[in-house]
Amino acid sequence: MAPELVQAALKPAGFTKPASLPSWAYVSFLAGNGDYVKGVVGLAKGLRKVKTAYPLIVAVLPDVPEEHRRILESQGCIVREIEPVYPPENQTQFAMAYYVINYSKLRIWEFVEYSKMIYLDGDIQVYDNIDHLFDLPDGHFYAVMDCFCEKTWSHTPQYKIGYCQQCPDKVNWPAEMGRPPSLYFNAGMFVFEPSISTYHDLLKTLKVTPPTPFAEQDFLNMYFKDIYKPIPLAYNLVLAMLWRHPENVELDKVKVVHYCAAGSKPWRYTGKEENMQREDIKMLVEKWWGIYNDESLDYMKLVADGIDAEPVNLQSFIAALSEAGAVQYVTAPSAA
Ligand SMILES: O=c1ccn([C@@H]2O[C@H](COP(=O)(O)OP(=O)(O)O)[C@@H](O)[C@H]2O)c(=O)[nH]1
Ligand SMILES: OC[C@H]1O[C@H](O[C@@H]2[C@@H](O)[C@H](O)[C@@H](O)[C@H](O)[C@@H]2O)[C@H](O)[C@@H](O)[C@H]1O
Ligand SMILES: [Mn+2]
Repeated sequence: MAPELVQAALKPAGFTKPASLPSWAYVSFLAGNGDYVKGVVGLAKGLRKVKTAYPLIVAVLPDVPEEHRRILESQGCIVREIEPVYPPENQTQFAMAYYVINYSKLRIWEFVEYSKMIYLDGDIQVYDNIDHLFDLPDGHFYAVMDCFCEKTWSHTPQYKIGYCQQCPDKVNWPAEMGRPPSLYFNAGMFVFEPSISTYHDLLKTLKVTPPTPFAEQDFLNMYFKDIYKPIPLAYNLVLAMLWRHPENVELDKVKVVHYCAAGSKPWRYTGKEENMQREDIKMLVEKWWGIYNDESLDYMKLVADGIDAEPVNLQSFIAALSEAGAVQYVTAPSAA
């Protein structure tokens, strides 16, 4: 790549923005060497399309291959390796066997160089700018309420009596069953404040907490119960809401879509599973692919064209440049 392009590359948004930008960032999580990396690439491009002012950090487990890390860096992500977190030995049947690895999400509380972060699963896409969520008052845990109506909840008392927090008046919670469940959030998207003391307390508490079917989602709901504040469904549309509670969904107002329903991961979509032939599902999967395949949103292309792209970690960007066969960048001695 011509030197002037490298110079252009050195001035991506992350380096031209005023130092006054608060230390906020988006963070996602990637495990394994499978196809979830496509989800995180899609997320990075979606955040760029909505012109977020903040970087996307990706917490990767050691089993994420170098090639996938380079792909993420070439999309402007800041890749940070984390160690896995496992729950105490248990006989629990997780709702999905792979959920056991999701406890590793807890490592993001250690990212204290950021005062506030928005966590997004790799199977989430952001279709409207949500940077304003960083302005929510400190001291709370913000997330969207989940739904208890899918079979994945068949182990719970609320499922057995047909109770869901999305329609609390439909089936009254019987007095003999004690108090109804506390408000419960989906852990695919949340606004939180990294903190070393919280991080250590989370890990300490986990050691003495018997695992449950929804793994770290159950654990986070228990841990943050007293400071949890629901935010509107527009910020994390759990797809099952479309057929379980359509009366609660205004699709044209949805800003964030969470492709968590069985068969809805866009990069694996076959349309064969239940509900996957719905017109709204097909539209949302197509919308996801439109961003994933949009080359104008590719970070390296934007930089090569000298276009102001989202903030980036210089070192990882230079690594990506050299990977791409660009000129060998020699670190200039610091001016200081
Ligand atoms: O093989 C996997 C499984 C999960 N994940 C990460 O863990 C998150 C939670 O898993 P998933 O979204 O599949 O759970 P769901 O929201 O569908 O219950 C994913 O979004 C990814 O960020 C991953 O990277 N690789
Ligand atoms: O490890 C537990 C996971 O639990 C949650 O997914 C579930 C939950 O949303 C259920 O309500 C749905 O029925 C189900 O389809 C969906 O997979 C989070 O999205 C994910 O990030 C992760 O925490
Ligand atoms: Mn998910």
